[in-house]
Amino acid sequence: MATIDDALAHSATSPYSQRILDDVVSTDTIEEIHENNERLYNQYFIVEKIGQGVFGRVYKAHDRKKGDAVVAIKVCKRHNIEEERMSQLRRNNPLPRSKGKARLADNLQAAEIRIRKEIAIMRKCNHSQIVRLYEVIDDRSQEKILMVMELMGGGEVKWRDEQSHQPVLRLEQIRRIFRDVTLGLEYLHYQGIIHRDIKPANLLWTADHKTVKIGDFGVAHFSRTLRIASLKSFGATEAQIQAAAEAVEDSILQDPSDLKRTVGSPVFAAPELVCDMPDTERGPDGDPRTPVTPAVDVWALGVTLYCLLFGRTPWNGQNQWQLYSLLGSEDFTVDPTMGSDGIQTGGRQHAHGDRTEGGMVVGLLEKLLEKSRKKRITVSEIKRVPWVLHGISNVDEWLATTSPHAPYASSNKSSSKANANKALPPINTQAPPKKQGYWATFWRTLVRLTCHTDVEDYSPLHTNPRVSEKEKAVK
Ligand SMILES: Nc1ncnc2c1ncn2[C@@H]1O[C@H](COP(=O)(O)OP(=O)(O)OP(=O)(O)O)[C@@H](O)[C@H]1O
Repeated sequence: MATIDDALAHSATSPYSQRILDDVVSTDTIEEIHENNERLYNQYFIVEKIGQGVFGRVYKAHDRKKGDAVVAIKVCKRHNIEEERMSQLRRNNPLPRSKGKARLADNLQAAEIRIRKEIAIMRKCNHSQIVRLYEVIDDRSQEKILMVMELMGGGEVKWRDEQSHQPVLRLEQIRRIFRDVTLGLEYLHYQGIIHRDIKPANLLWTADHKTVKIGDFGVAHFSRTLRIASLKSFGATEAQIQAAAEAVEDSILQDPSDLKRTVGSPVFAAPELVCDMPDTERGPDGDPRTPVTPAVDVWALGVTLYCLLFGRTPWNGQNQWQLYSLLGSEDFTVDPTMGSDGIQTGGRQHAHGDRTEGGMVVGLLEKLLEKSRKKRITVSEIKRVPWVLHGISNVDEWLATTSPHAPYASSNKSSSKANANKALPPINTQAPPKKQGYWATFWRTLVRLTCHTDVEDYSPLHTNPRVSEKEKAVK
């Protein structure tokens, strides 16, 4: 049996860690070593289990090649019997799809399709409010696929006290979380990605509890149509739009089979997904079976805000069907106070343009929890809502620097096909990072050359590059 030292010696010469994020369908090796109750996956030394989802376990680990930097590793299994059974059932009622699409997906089992899609979507993302994927270890001969990610040391956003069921966050904290998630969602929608599972449990704190990032892309959907529409709405040039349209090469991203399922948590599901709605509220192309648009994320963001404010969900039923029935027919109510600091809401009725804290929050909830998806506010509009902007000293500067299109707008290289689909680098408004040592620089350069992708330093001290110094003062 190989020892941990053997594995480290092997990993020093193996190319797997240099081939980061470049090719999801990989033949890389994964070596799993168990010794003295210690476990090592390649160069990653497992410290402890930090999360358990339906689809995988998440561990905290040390990266022995990078000075024991901490990472999170999600370990997923290629096969999931329950998922495969459901997939078999769905195959009896397939959605029509364009010729030549989803060939790769046809040859894979349901669980593996989902994992590959999650990876492909995370690979497209490079933003300070999105959990960053660093490396994928995918050994075809083994059952496990590993996703090495940025460690979110602060864990999930907790929204209520389990005993008293009261909110646990102050209104100012809620505003900052909401703002972070809005920026992350704006970026996702700009990239053509609909998350489909926005809820407090998928919002993760950095260790210093200053920033929240969106995680868990297990049911996210990529839409080329949305990507092009978003580029247009941000005033992209024809060349940029054309390049983006041609650049989606990953067939797993174009597989529409995930739209057949209603996914996500019922409490956070938008009415157009689960209620009997008029046809005009259905899918974007008149397809009643695919009402999956960015508006579903906005609704879930509204339910999330409500949970953080009041420590309860807006609609509650004895079962799922009762919940959906209430969702379709009843309006939401608000409690007399919000947040753990008990700020007055002033009730549901407010005069138009009421600038009290209660008036602004209730007004925002109304825009987010609008039952008609066509009338619902968009994430780019949310960024301009006074309650969200409160405390930002230079609003114009903040809007400009946080725009997901900003790097394109200011770059004349952006018309190239390669750039069009590449995850956009964050805008760095901070002082340049401290000079790296020789080996750190060597590895980073090697990774860049091998992967043709920007790899960020994942030191735990790495802070949010999009947040301006002025906004940091607010925080
Ligand atoms: N990068 C990370 N850093 C720290 N903790 C994480 C990270 N990613 C996930 N976790 C923790 O692990 C848990 C499970 O992860 P995740 O939600 O990605 O798995 P899943 O199987 O897709 O879950 P779900 O059952 O919600 O679909 C999360 O709720 C979170 O607490």
